Amino acid sequence: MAVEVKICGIRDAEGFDAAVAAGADLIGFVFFPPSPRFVEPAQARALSARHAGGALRVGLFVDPADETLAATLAECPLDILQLHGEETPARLAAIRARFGMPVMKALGVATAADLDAVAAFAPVADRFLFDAKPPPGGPLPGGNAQPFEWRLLAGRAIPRPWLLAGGLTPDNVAEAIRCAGAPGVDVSSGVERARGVKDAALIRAFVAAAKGAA
Ligand SMILES: O=C(O)c1ccccc1NCC(=O)[C@H](O)[C@H](O)COP(=O)(O)O
Repeated sequence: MAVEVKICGIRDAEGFDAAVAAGADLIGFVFFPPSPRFVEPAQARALSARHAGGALRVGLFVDPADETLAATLAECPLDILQLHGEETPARLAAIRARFGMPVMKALGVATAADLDAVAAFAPVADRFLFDAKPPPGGPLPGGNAQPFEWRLLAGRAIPRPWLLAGGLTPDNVAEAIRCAGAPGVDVSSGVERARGVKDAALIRAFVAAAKGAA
């Protein structure tokens, strides 16, 4: 089966059009104000309207309040909520119940023990995203261009669809997919020419390398 590809942190038409044209399956909009990739919900809605149905729209949040989710969804229809903070399984269950939407839980991975969390989240998460743990004291919980040991995921039975993330680039994504046995990948920094600025050529190269990985 073809590898799923998510391009995260899209903020402008160049990045959005390039991702959809290249065949990205999911587009991530970062609704976390401290991020250089933050996008206003109205802008995300305008971008999505360029290619209706072209890719699944993922809204990325970090420990969001219900009011934030409700206000964002009122402004910008989304297909999946990505939760990239310290949300607990109970919080995921509450968000799913209130908003009736699929939820993707991001888990930081440094050692095999970090994957133990999958069991607790599996009943309430529709998808997982495995990312490197953020640098201590760093400003962002994700999007830090940090890889982790891909082989920690090799041979693991993950009971939900999942994406591998963290420091992926057009040059390393095929190897990462093979090492981890990943059914999908997610990238932000590796397709940027400057922090927060997506590059169409890098997006095309990344999607081609990921989709071509055997
Ligand atoms: O990208 C951000 O700015 C961000 C901010 C806060 C929480 C999560 C964030 N990104 C999450 C993603 O899904 C990234 O695509 C993922 O961490 C991989 O990023 P990168 O290592 O830069 O490719």
